[in-house]
Amino acid sequence: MTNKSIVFIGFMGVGKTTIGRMVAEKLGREFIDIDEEIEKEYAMKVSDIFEKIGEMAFRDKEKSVITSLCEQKGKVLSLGGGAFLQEDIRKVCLSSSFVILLDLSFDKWKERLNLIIDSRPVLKGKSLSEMEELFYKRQEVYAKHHLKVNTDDQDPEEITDLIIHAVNEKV
Ligand SMILES: Nc1ncnc2c1ncn2[C@@H]1O[C@H](COP(=O)(O)OP(=O)(O)O)[C@@H](O)[C@H]1O
Ligand SMILES: O=C(O)C1=C[C@@H](OP(=O)(O)O)[C@@H](O)[C@H](O)C1
Ligand SMILES: [Mg+2]
Repeated sequence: MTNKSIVFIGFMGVGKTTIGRMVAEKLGREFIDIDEEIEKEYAMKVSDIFEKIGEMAFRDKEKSVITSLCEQKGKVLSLGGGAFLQEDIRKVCLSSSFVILLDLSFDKWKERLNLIIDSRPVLKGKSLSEMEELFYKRQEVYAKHHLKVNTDDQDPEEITDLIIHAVNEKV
């Protein structure tokens, strides 16, 4: 295994923060959740940043934090689900790091909606069919990655073990 950083991408709620933290722990690497970094910088929750400062400022900060962290090696980074909307972020991650897409079917995602609805401002005020549309539209920006892991019907421990096995072989 090389010292490349591992970057988790995928739609909101697929488990990037949960799995990223567990993978980092098992590999003995530092874990950084980009949303948590931004929350620390603003001393505010993501939903408050969206409401009080605006999504544009959040997206700018997302780009600068990710760009500077991608210059370092040997870490595990979990991105927010919207980060890959920015081409610059896609480029910097795909060229510097091993990018893992966590995939989940929309049917399974729906079952998890109650866990995330209050803390994801992008979902606020959307109907289920609008969320479904966003879910499928967003898959386009996740198309380029180095590994895709389907997480339907698997608990975080199983997903973590599978990823550890894969990165030991491929990274
Ligand atoms: N494999 C899984 N099975 C069941 N629940 C999960 C799984 N992975 C994550 N979760 C739960 O789903 C919610 C969203 O997970 P999170 O890691 O915050 O996702 P993301 O960072 O992709 O938005 C959390 O409540 C988490 O405990
Ligand atoms: O998809 C998005 O646009 C967002 C995803 C969130 O992160 P998670 O994917 O970790 O939920 C967070 O960055 C913010 O609420 C915006
Ligand atoms: Mg997250």
